[in-house]
Amino acid sequence: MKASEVIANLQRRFPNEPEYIQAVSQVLGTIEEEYNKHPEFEKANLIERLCIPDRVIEFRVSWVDDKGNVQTNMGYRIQHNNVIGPYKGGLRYHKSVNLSILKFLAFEQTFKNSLTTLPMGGAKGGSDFSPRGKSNNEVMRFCQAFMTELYRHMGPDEDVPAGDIGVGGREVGYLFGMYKKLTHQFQGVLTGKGQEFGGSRIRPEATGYGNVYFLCNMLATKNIDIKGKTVLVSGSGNVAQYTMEKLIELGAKPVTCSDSDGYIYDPEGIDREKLDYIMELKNVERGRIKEYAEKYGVKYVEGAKPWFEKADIALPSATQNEINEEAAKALIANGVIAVSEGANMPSTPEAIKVFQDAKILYAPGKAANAGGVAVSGLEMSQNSERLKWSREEVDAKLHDIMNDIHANCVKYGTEADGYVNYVKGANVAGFLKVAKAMMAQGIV
Ligand SMILES: NC(=O)C1=CN([C@@H]2O[C@H](COP(=O)(O)OP(=O)(O)OC[C@H]3O[C@@H](n4cnc5c(N)ncnc54)[C@H](OP(=O)(O)O)[C@@H]3O)[C@@H](O)[C@H]2O)C=CC1
Ligand SMILES: O=C(O)CCC(=O)C(=O)O
Repeated sequence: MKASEVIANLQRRFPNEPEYIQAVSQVLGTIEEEYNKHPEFEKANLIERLCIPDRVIEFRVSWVDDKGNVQTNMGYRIQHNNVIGPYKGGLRYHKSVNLSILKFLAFEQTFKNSLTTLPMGGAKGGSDFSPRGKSNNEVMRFCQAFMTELYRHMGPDEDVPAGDIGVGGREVGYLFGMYKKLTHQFQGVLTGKGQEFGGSRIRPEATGYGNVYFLCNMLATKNIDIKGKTVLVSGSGNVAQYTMEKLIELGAKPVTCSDSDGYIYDPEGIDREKLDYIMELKNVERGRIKEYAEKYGVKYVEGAKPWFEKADIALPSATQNEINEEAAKALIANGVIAVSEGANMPSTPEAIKVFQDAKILYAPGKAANAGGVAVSGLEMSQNSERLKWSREEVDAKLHDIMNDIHANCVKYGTEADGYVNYVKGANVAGFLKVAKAMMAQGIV
């Protein structure tokens, strides 16, 4: 396999899908050497079958808003690969959603889910519907309309969606209610469900907690303690909130968080009380992060990202391509020692190069944020055995999984000079398991 040829070919076939091509390029560039050690992969044209999704489902979603107007959005589900388990991955509701973004996310999910050690294939879906500014009833009607098509493609052994940007506990609840109404089945077909109806303990916390556990593993390789470190966090949604919660618990100091309008900088640190305020503001009142700056009298920067502030660590937890080359250079110039990605693909290829050239600790999302889907996998297990595990039990398993992922990254990513290339480690480890399963299952 020549990575550049495969990428050029995909670019020709899918010319309007830059994020998908970006994600594929990142992976192929790092697995090429390992792939070429296996001539049987090439003979089976494994790479093309791995890059192109098994199935792309696209549909119209029509719903009625509070004024009685009929609205139309697009709905999608990308079932990327199910060789190691049922399709699994979140749903994103955001105005920017398109095929390219969902295809990149589904591709990444396949490798991420492989890394978790659990039996889950990769998928992603969503809609260009934006919950922002919508009433609860509008969100409910949209979720119900979305499910009237999606339910045909789901099942506990077929495809198990969950949340992502714009889809949290509220949306998963409405989606689950409609699935049950349509099928008459109470099944573990969605994860991130409410605690009262099959949700796993720690699932809401898992992505943020898991990222901090992964970060601690990286810091431990350099004998660095997280306690007392200042941290730049972006986003203020699910991942950012529980990232900050774990940072505070471990004695670190988050000093920023953001939303799509701007960021706040609190030099005293976001403490437990202030985080409770953010959770109420974002999860209940659905307000803007600017209100934090007004309440606590700190700096708010409109239309900007937090990467130019000084800190020890950066945990991007909002969206793709939120750290570009210029921001990465600023982070390095300001002395950042570690970047661990809570979001999916938040760093551009140029930014990643800056981090790796500077030899800082840098973890890609597919390794660092895998805790969320890992606990989703544990939710599936609990649903299958009709049991509910304790908080301590789930957290211990999450810890073990993040340790395993870290160990695999070190195993496959350590370079001759001892630097751990976590991108290569994650990609090779994730790839090998999927590739072996594909080979065993024949050309299908
Ligand atoms: N939820 C999970 O379990 C997992 C999530 N992830 C990834 O983590 C990231 C955050 O997801 P999650 O916290 O669940 O989502 P939420 O919807 O809960 O929060 C997203 C946050 O990011 C901000 N944001 C979204 N889009 C943009 C944008 N284009 N520019 C700037 N800010 C933006 C939002 O601001 P605003 O409110 O203004 O839109 C919000 O603060 C995503 O990349 C997601 O794919 C990865 C693994 C698992
Ligand atoms: O929990 C899940 O199934 C999906 C989580 C997710 O979307 C992700 O890991 O990006």
